[in-house]
Amino acid sequence: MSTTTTKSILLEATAIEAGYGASQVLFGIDVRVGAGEVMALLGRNGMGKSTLLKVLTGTIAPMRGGVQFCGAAIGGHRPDAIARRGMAIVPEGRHVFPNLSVDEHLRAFARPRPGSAPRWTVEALYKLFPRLSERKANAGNQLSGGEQQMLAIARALSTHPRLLILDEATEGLAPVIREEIWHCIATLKSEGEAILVVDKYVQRLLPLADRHVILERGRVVWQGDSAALDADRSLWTRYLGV
Ligand SMILES: Nc1ncnc2c1ncn2[C@@H]1O[C@H](COP(=O)(O)OP(=O)(O)OP(=O)(O)O)[C@@H](O)[C@H]1O
Repeated sequence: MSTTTTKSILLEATAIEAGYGASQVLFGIDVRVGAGEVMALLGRNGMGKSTLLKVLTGTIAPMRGGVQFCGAAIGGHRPDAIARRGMAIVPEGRHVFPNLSVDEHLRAFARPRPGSAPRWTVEALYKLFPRLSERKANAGNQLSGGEQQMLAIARALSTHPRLLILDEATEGLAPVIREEIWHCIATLKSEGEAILVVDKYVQRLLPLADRHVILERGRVVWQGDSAALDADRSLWTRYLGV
């Protein structure tokens, strides 16, 4: 079900205004992600998606507006404090360590979620990404782009996030590798993980996301479920350049 009730809201950003110095990029953004929900953030290049993610994850502080995560106000908090509360972002560009092996990546950052048995053990992560288990001993700089992306996602999962954010996770990957990432997202969804995904492959997001939010010049111009987005192709041409 796509509707979120007050009780199940995991992340809620309200009336967010943000930008860089004097240049304002976001103008009153309201978004929410419910527990177990996959939310897609869409929009053409430069419309403010990454800036919104920076606000949510604490990389930049909002000029105005608030962010609530798991019931606590986190707007303007530092990225490490927000990460400790259970928000994990896989940023655009992967960011794996060149000299750490795959196995070391997955063990070094692992953190259980307080009060529950660890779901994403190293073994479970290798099951999710069999390619990584074949590359256990390889260093980050010996991996292909797709393998680095998988490792970045697996490393984020090893921290047992309450919300996983994927920023352009399929960017620049070969179609077959993209499919592996989609498959991974589908598995995570079926396991009840909450995910906020930014990606330009709208067609592929339709079966995966419960809800879609479209940004245009720093404002939310449309939001709805996959059936509504699928049915109105004028949104695709007007706002997504598809
Ligand atoms: N560090 C920065 N300093 C100044 N302006 C920035 C900075 N980063 C982004 N911008 C500007 O903010 C606006 C929104 O960019 P943002 O990266 O949030 O868009 P986006 O929707 O994520 O697009 P893309 O897919 O290209 O990353 C753009 O006009 C961009 O030029």
